[in-house]
Amino acid sequence: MSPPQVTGPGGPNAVPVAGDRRRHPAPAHLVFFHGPMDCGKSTLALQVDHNQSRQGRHGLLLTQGDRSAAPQISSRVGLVREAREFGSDTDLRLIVRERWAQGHRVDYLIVDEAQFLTGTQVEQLAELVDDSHVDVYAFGLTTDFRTRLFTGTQRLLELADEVQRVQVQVLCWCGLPALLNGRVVEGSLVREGATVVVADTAPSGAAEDGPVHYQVLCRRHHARGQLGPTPTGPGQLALG
Ligand SMILES: Nc1ncnc2c1ncn2[C@@H]1O[C@H](COP(=O)(O)OP(=O)(O)O)[C@@H](O)[C@H]1O
Ligand SMILES: Cc1cn([C@H]2C[C@H](O)[C@@H](COP(=O)(O)O)O2)c(=O)[nH]c1=O
Repeated sequence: MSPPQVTGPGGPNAVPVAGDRRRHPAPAHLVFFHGPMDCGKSTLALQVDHNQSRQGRHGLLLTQGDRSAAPQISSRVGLVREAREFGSDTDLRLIVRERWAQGHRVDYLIVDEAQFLTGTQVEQLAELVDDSHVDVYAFGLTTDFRTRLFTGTQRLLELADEVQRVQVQVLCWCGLPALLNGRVVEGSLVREGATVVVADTAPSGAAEDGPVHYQVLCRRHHARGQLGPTPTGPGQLALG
């Protein structure tokens, strides 16, 4: 079955019939910002949205699995914006089509937690850029707790017009830049488990938070499983 088309006339993003503009519209872009946890990706996502909407452009905010467990993009700086939640089987082109059907423009998409996208969804985003002139700004983790690229991240690195590592450095407990995410379960770094486990970088201590959190680490301390003098436990790699 061929995928639903979002191209062609009729959508509010259709390029006006005006001389050569139909054949040579200003190109839209797929831009991917990536980094470890806590480096400011969600903050940047909301800043980009703010700056785009200030220009009178119409955006849609999309996310899945925000730490807040609510349909929103939330930054640790305190900014929060409502967002549309989607799942791994959502066709992102249909979300845009729905907005069109309601008579709204969609000039750009902000996609947070983009590491969780499927490869197909990244291809759908690329199609929205190329065929429907929707700018896409995606924000996501570079690597998972095993130091491997997430599926969505890999496809974005392959397809994006522009890729930027987020410039804000997060630091390992030793003071070196922390580019890797460690998953900590009951005080120890683990290397086995499901790829997706939504949790924060800091254990709040609340019982309902469960025993999992993440800690950003430099390469050496991730490899050694050393969590440093944190109040989170013995700082050992869990064996077996
Ligand atoms: N109280 C604070 N004052 C200033 N900056 C803060 C504060 N709390 C968090 N931040 C900044 O917010 C960043 C985390 O932003 P966030 O958008 O939540 O990250 P990400 O989405 O990458 O996990 C931290 O690296 C830090 O720079
Ligand atoms: C490393 C890693 C992270 N996650 C989850 C944990 C958080 O809920 C999000 C990342 O949030 P942030 O906005 O970048 O702080 O991803 C995961 O599911 N699996 C992992 O390996």
